[in-house]
Amino acid sequence: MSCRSIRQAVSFPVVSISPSASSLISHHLIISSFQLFTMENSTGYLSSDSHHAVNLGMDEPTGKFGLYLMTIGAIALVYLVQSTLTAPKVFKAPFVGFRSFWEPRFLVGLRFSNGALKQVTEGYSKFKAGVFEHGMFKIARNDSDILVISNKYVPELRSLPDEKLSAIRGHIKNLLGKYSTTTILLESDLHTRMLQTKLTPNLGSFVGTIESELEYGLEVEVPKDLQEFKQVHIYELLLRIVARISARVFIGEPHCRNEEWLTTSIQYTENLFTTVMILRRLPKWTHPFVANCLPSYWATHANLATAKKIIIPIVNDRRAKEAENDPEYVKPVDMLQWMMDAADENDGQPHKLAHRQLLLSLASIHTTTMSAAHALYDLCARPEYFEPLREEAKQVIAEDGGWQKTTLNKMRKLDSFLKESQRFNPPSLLAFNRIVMQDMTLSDGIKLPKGTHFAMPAAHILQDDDLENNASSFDGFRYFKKRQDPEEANKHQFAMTDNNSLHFGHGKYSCPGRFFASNEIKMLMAYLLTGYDFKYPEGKSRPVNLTADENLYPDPTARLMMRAREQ
Ligand code: HEM
Repeated sequence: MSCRSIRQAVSFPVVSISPSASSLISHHLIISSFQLFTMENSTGYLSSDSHHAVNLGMDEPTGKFGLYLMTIGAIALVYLVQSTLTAPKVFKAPFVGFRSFWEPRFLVGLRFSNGALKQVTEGYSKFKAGVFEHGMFKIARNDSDILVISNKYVPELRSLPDEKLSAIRGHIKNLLGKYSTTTILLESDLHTRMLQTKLTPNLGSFVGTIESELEYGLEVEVPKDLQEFKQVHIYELLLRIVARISARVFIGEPHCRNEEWLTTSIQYTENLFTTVMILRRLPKWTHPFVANCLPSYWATHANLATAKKIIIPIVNDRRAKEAENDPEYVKPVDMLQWMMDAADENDGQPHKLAHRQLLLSLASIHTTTMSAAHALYDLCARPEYFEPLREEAKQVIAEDGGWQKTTLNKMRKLDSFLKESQRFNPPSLLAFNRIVMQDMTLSDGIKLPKGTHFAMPAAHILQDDDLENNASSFDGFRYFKKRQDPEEANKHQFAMTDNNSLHFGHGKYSCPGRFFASNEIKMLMAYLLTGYDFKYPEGKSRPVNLTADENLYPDPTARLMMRAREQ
């Protein structure tokens, strides 16, 4: 038995008893032991008056000592029983990352913060080599243990409802809920529903909207004097343009041009993640104290206050106009209006709608920017892809006579490049984060207790040579080639998910904004590729990705050389 499994074997109280019942029992035990102590004391059993001492067959001092011992023993027993009965059931799996049996868990968690890749790789290779029973292993993140399970379970788990297996609680737990203002997600799935039922089915009619905001964004954000190559802070540039497009689709014109909204919607995510990443490195009991000392924590709340200041008047104004029944009034077509129309009394409160707008920004702006930045970094590292992608973009736009609903679907090479770039630079090493809400039994008989937090090693799965040919080499047209087969023509798309492609999740709770993200990134890339040349500054190459826990980021400080192309 390995050290790790020994560590596990000693920590599994699996008695099933409800916490309320067990605490009642232990409460009685504690009271009884204190009653014993006080009753005895009142009747003089432990009194210093030796005449009242009951003869227990010992000398008087020994008798007192014995009673002390019994009392302490009773209390210890009570605590033992209580902790045994109330401790949550835990699934037994070996941990990765420990250097020795004696290493404190906290240190392993700290190492995960900066070296998650090493630990997940260790787990995945041992799992593949059959070292781990069940092929499951645990990550010791400092805020929580995460059970890493195989993607072979995706088919049986992907459609389970939130009451059984909760994706949203997984997000909230990862974001340390109350310290990141995200517990509102538990109130309803309003914004997710609107993305699924309104935005995604209407994406075709948003092509023009995205195009116009993209053109405006490029005009405002891209430096003017680009006849010669000039160094640009590319991440910042992409971030501002993506924030503008998102704002246009989320809150419409003219508010999407409000500079205060743009900076708030960008900074909210940055402040929130700074807070979460600092707190996750520390034990849970420190969070309430430390959070209050973090400027980023207060900045998140300040962002929320600003969002409310901006969005509440918009909601009130729209409602007032609607109430006037003016036949001239045309309802805006954007996420805010869809949410206003579909919300119940609670969700429809203007401050809650404002809060959800920030959550939409959190889910969409940096994720989309990171994908686009990775793709540009990969392109500059492999410049041979520039021309074929440019050619494709020019050809399909010409074919369609401008940007039409169908244009984006025709950009198969670009789609393939984005998917391959994501395969190499995923947003996270672990996807399909779920919290088990009721004890469950998997199809092979493995029992996962309520409360288990599990995830799947999404990055390693897609980079596994056994699952994908030449997985370790970058092939920008890997998926384009697969789609040449008529039977595969509509598969392998960037926004599509399957049992192996989990970077947007998969199934009932997969990312509801991924089709919008895909359109946005493709249009942005097509504009950048046809309008500009890019390369690394002299002596520079692709910046190494950064990690924080399981998350991966493109280096936001990297610079690219950018030059306007002659049209
Ligand atoms: C390349 C960009 C993006 C990536 C990589 C990404 C990835 C993900 C992933 C992995 C999940 C969790 C799925 C699961 O639990 O199985 C998720 C959830 C979600 N995503 Fe995305 N996403 C992206 C863009 C967007 C955009 C543009 C939007 C909005 C328009 C969006 C809205 C959401 C929402 C609402 C959720 C559910 C969680 C929540 O309520 O906050 N995402 N996304």
